Amino acid sequence: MQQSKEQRVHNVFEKISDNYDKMNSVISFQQHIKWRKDTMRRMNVQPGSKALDVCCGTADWTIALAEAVGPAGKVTGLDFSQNMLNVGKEKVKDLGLEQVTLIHGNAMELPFPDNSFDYVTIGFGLRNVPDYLQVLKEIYRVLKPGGMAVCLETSQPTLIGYKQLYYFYFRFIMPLFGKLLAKSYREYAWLHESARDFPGMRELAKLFERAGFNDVKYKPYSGGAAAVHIGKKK
Ligand SMILES: C[S@@+](CC[C@H](N)C(=O)[O-])C[C@H]1O[C@@H](n2cnc3c(N)ncnc32)[C@H](O)[C@@H]1O
Repeated sequence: MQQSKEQRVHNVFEKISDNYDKMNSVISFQQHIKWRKDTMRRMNVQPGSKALDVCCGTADWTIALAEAVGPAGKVTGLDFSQNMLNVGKEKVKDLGLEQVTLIHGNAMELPFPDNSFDYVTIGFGLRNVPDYLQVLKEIYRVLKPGGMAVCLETSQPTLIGYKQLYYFYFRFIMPLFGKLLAKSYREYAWLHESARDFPGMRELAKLFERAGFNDVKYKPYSGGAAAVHIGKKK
C-alpha cells in the first residue's frame, strides 16, 4: 500500500534526526546559517513577546527566537517527530533556556487557541506538509492581530543555467551526500522531491494572501535556492 505524504515525511525525520544538524550544513554549503541570520534581522523580534516555531525539528530557530524574546518572553516549538524534538530538547536544556517549551503536534491542526502569538515561524517545514494552504491558515488563526508569520523555505531559482545546476545538484548529488554521510539515500531523495514540487516565490506569496495575510513580502537567498516570506495579520 502507498504511504501518505504525512507518513513518509514522518518516517524520514524520525530516521535522520541524529544527523540532521550536520547534514543541513553539508547540503546547503553552510548557506542556511546566513539565511537564518538575515531572516531574524528582518523580523526584529521584540523582547518579552510570544512566538511559535512550527515544524521546529531540532529547535535551531526556536533557540534563536528564545534568545531574541529573552527570559520575559515565551517560545513554543512544535513538531510531529519525537526523535527530532529529542535532539532539540537536549540543546535547549544545555543552554538553560527556560522560556522554551517543545511539544509534539501536527502543523495541520495547531493545538492553540486563536490569536495566541506575536510571531509564528516555519523553517524548511512547509514543503513537507500535505496541504500548504491549510497550514498557512492555521498559522494565521493562531497569530494575534498585528502579528507576523515568517516562512523560510527552499524555493525555485529562475536564472537559466543556475536553475539547471540547482536541480542537478538536488536530484543527483545531495542524495549521494545523504547516502555517504548519513546512510540515508532514500530520505535525502525525499528532499529533492519536496523541493521540486514546492511553489516558487510569487505563488507562495499568493498562498499567503489566500490564507488571509496582508502586506506579504519575500526575499530570495542564494539566487532563489531559498526564500523568506513574511506576512502580517491585520
Ligand atoms: C527540514 S525539517 C526543519 C526543522 C527546523 N525547522 C529547521 O529549520 O531546521 C522539517 C521538520 O518538519 C517536521 N514536520 C513535517 N511535517 C509536519 C507536520 N505535519 N506537523 C509537524 N511537524 C512536521 C518534521 O518532523 C521535521 O522536523
